[in-house]
Parts: sequence; C-alpha cells; structure tokens
Amino acid sequence: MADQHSHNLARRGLMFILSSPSGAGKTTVARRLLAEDGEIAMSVSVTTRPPRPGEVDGKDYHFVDRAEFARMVEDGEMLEWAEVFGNNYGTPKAHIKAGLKAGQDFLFDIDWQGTQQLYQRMETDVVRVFLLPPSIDELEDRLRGRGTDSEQVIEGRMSRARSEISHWDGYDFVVVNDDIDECFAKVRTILDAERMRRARQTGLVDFTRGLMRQDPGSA
Ligand SMILES: Nc1ncnc2c1ncn2[C@@H]1O[C@H](COP(=O)(O)OP(=O)(O)OP(=O)(O)O)[C@@H](O)[C@H]1O
Ligand SMILES: Nc1nc2c(ncn2[C@@H]2O[C@H](COP(=O)(O)O)[C@@H](O)[C@H]2O)c(=O)[nH]1
Repeated sequence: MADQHSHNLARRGLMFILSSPSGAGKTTVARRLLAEDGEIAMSVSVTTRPPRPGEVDGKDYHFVDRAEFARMVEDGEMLEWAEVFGNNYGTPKAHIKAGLKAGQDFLFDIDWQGTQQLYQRMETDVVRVFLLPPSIDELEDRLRGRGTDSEQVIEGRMSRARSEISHWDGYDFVVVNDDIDECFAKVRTILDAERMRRARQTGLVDFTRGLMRQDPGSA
C-alpha cells in the first residue's frame, strides 16, 4: 500500500532545531541526519567566531567581522541572533523564508536563546528538540574525547552546561543521547511525524477534494 510520502503532497517546509549543552551530541546527530535524509538542508549561521581548522566559509558558517554582523542585525537581515561564548551567532533570514515557502526543511544547530526567538517569530514552522547527555561525567568524557578543545575551553563548556540544561523546558521534545543509534532513531521519528502535521500540508485541500470526487474503480 502506498504511504502518505509517496503521494508527495505539497507542504510547507519546517525548521528543525537541535540544541544541547556543548558536547551532548547535536553535531553528531545533525551530520547523520543530513547524510541520511535527502529532504533537509542545514541552516548555515553567520558568526564572528574565527574558523576552526577544517571549517569552510559558507558551509560550516558564514564568517564575518563584528562590524558586518552588526550591520546585518541593524538592517533586519537576521531571523535571530545571540552571543554565545563571547562570539555572535545569527540566522540569516532571506534564504530560510524563501526555502520554507518552497517546501524546503531546514536543520538548525542553535542555542536556547536563538530557539526562543525563532519560536516567537515563526511558531508554527518550528520543531524544537533538546538533547541531553546521560550524565555530567559522560558529557565531560565526550568533550575530552572529541579532542578539539583546550582544558580551559572544556572547563568553560562544562561550567555553562548546567545553565544550558536548565532550558530543557523551552523545547517540544527532549531526547537523552545515551546510545547514538537509539537517539538518532528517536530524532528521525520526530522529524517524520512533524512532516505529516496537517497544518504543514498545503496540498491537502486539493488532494482530499480529488478523493471525494472519485468513484470506486475509476482510477
Ligand atoms: N551517544 C554517544 N555516545 C558516545 N559518544 C558520543 C555520542 N554522541 C556523540 N558522541 C561524541 O561526543 C563528542 C561530542 O559530540 P558533538 O561534537 O556532536 O557535540 P555537540 O553537542 O555538537 O557539541 P558543541 O556544541 O560543542 O558543538 C564527539 O566526539 C562525538 O563523537
Ligand atoms: N542563537 C544561535 N546560536 C547558534 C547559532 N549558530 C550556532 N549557535 C550555537 O553556538 C554555540 C557554539 O557553536 P560553535 O560552533 O562555536 O561550537 C552552539 O551552542 C551552537 O548551537 C545561531 O545562528 N544562532
């Protein structure tokens, strides 16, 4: 039997937000989602943070200086923005708005402040998912195991983790990332279900009208 997806009903895109305390695994889950799901694209943020080794301008972030970031905010080019770890991060507006209208889904790796702003502005398009580590010790082990940060940076991320965790109630879904495969399967389930929300299905009026006009055996 054909499922709903195979009918390709027209729908508006959604904004799928993944947040977590640093090190809980949102980048890991996001990369896998992008690799395995052909319908979602990453929202590439603008930041004043300098690129890390291996990061590519326009792919990982749009890297800009503080003056350009301030200009973009001033000119209303950001959907949301926030200061995180002393740097500014923001979501450029034009690309996202046009994409949503055309049915494109976007994945956001943003913090709780940006999530709040997007929800206030675009509530019905937004799906908010928060990942938690199974324990604080495991979070620290993951940050050390990742091998990308100095001891000082790891301490900063750990001291910020508790305040980030306190924002769990600003999300629609909370998933504990213990086993990565289980966590990923849960995130996929959320995305699949959200795509079927009636409010997003712009093609339903025509589709159901068509069904009601059909006689049995006429197809
Ligand atoms: N379920 C898991 N079990 C064990 N290790 C994991 C799991 N999920 C992610 N990791 C590892 O933990 C480390 C941190 O993950 P990741 O970089 O995805 O976190 P993050 O939340 O994106 O952090 P940041 O906010 O600092 O970018 C990585 O080395 C990753 O491979
Ligand atoms: N509010 C926003 N937060 C963002 C955005 N892009 C990234 N982030 C968050 O910043 C921190 C640090 O990121 P890193 O790449 O420097 O490690 C992390 O929590 C991201 O989720 C954004 O556009 N808006």
